[in-house]
Amino acid sequence: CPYRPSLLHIEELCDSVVRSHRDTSQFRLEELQALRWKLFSREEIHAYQSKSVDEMWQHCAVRLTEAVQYVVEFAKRIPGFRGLGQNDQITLLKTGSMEVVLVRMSRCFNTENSTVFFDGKFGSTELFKSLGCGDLMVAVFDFAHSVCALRLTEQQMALFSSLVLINPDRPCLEDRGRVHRMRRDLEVCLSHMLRRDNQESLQHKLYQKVSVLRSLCSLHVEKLHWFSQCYPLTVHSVFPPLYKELFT
Ligand SMILES: CNC(=O)[C@@H]1CCCN1C(=O)c1ccc(Cl)c(COc2cccc3c(C(F)(F)F)cc(C)nc23)c1Cl
Repeated sequence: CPYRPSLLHIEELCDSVVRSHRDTSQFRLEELQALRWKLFSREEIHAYQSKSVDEMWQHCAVRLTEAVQYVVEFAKRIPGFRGLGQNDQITLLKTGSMEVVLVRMSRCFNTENSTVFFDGKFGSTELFKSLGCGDLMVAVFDFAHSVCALRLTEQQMALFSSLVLINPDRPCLEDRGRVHRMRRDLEVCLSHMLRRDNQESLQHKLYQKVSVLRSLCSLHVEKLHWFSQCYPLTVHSVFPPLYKELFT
C-alpha cells in the first residue's frame, strides 16, 4: 500500500519547517514594519544612481550572497535535506536559493508605495537605475508585490519556501525519488495547513507563483551572464565566492 505519512509526522514536519524559516529569515517582520516608512532622501537616491554599473552590482551581490547564506541555513534544517547526497543538496540550492530569496523579498516589500527594504531603508526601482537592468528590477518588484498581495502568514511562507527548494524536477538530480518523497510530505503539510487556516483557495495560487519564479530566475541568470560578460574582472575578483559558486 502507498506510504501515508501519519498526521503526527505531518504536524511535526510542519512545525520543523516553520521553526527553520523563523530562525533563518534574516529580518524579523516586526523590524521591517518599524522601518516601513524610513525612505531614502533625494540625495541618497541620487548617490545610488551615480554609482557605476559594476559598483552597484557588487553592492547588490554582497546582499544577495548574504541572503543566499540564510536560505542555505534554512535548507539544511528542512527534515531530510541533509539526508540527500551532497551533489543533490548543491543542485537544489544552485537552482532554488535565489527563488527563495525572491519569495522572502516579499516580506520586505511595502505595497502602499512599492518600495523594498534595501541597505536599511525602503526604496523604489529608481534606486537601482545604475544596474542597467530595469526590466529585471521591475520583474523583481512585481513578483514581490504579487506575493505580498497573497498576504501569506509566516507559516505559509515557510512551507511555500520549502516547496520552492525541494523540487524533484531540477535537472541532474541523482536521487530524484528521495526528493520526490520529501516534496510529497511537504505538499501534504501545506494543504493540511491551508485547510486548518481555511484558505484552500491559496493552494493553486501558490503553485502558480512557483512557475512565475522559474521564468524570473532564468531572467536573473541571463542578466548575471550579461553582467559577467561586460565586467568579467568584477565577477571573478569581487563577487562573493558563494555567489560565484551558485550562479556562474
Ligand atoms: C531585504 N532585502 C532583500 O531581501 C534582498 C535580498 C537579500 C538582500 N536584499 C537586498 O538588499 C535587495 C532588495 C531589493 C533589491 Cl531590488 C535588491 C537588488 O536586487 C538585485 C540586484 C541585482 C541583481 C539581482 C539579481 C541577479 F540578476 F543578479 F540575479 C537577482 C535578484 C533577485 N535581485 C537582484 C537587493 Cl540586493
